[in-house]
Amino acid sequence: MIEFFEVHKAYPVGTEQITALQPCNLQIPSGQIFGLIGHSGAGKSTLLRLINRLEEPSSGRIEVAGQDITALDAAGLRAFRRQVGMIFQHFNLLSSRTVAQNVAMPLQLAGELSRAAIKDKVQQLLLRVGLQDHADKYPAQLSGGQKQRVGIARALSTDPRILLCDEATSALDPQTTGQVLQLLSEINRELGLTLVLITHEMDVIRRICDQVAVMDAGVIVEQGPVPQVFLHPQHATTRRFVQEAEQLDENQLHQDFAQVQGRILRLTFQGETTYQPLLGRVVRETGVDFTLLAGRIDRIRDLPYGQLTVAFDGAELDLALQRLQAADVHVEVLR
Ligand SMILES: Nc1ncnc2c1ncn2[C@@H]1O[C@H](COP(=O)(O)OP(=O)(O)OP(=O)(O)O)[C@@H](O)[C@H]1O
Repeated sequence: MIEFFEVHKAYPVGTEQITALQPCNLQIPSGQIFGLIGHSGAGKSTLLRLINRLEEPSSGRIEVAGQDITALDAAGLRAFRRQVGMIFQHFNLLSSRTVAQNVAMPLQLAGELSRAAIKDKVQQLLLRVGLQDHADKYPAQLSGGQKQRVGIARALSTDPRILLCDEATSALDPQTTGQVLQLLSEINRELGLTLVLITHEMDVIRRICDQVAVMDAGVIVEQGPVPQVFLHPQHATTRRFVQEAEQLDENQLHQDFAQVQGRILRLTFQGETTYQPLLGRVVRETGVDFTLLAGRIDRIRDLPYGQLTVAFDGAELDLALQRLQAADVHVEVLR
């Protein structure tokens, strides 16, 4: 568990203090993928870099696995940082070193393993990230996705318990993003690592995170399990991120509302109900008519979901809503 207790961070700029993180309490459970989303300047990087003390808090306490990391001396901090790997948007590889040499570097710095043991370990790490055939290439000879795989192998070299991912897929195209997210998801599952990742795309959160915190101007404005936050966003900032991800044009949708009669509903199906013919059954049994205004069926990590905006019309409207709710469909009345 990573825990923040009233952690506050301000940067001195000239004679002023710029607050990047308002006093913040946060719990990140072990073994989860925890996403931090927010617009530029919201304070995401600051929060992430406080976890391995690349930034020092101005006040407050941070505990990792029950240990107060804000109280560590230099030797304690060095030992702690080996438990925390980090990957970066622009990969931060050394261009003059080969793939294998980049991955070996943290192990050489730690000075605990023999040359032969380091070579073995680097081979295993390259196999894990699918780069076993690229060990002797230089970063300039690799694609963006391959460079990030080197970054991931290097971050895993000290067997960390936590992996911090700072916009790890922001420089990659959509297909490569998918492959890197898949790799991070496998690492989380197979090695049991806690991942904390920063993104400004709700789609990244939807695909791999268990929990999400939404940041705005140094404040966590909404937080919770991804299905809850993604399907029922409460804060205006969260709603904007979700609309972007769903490519929903709210203004267009409201113009569409004016064209239809009856009650307008947002129906949310989760898990098994996504694949059941519930809507058809309820419409048949109650005789209501419906018009489909918007909809999407997709997955939140492994959880299938469907969200439909529909207009229902007819005498048995209330009965239809009751039947849907009884079948575990979340019904939100929009008009
Ligand atoms: N070293 C610094 N000195 C002064 N101000 C800083 C420093 N680092 C960050 N800030 C300020 O703190 C605030 C939060 O910055 P931070 O980088 O944490 O946001 P972010 O959400 O990660 O943004 P981005 O997505 O653009 O990286 C911003 O107003 C930023 O200008």
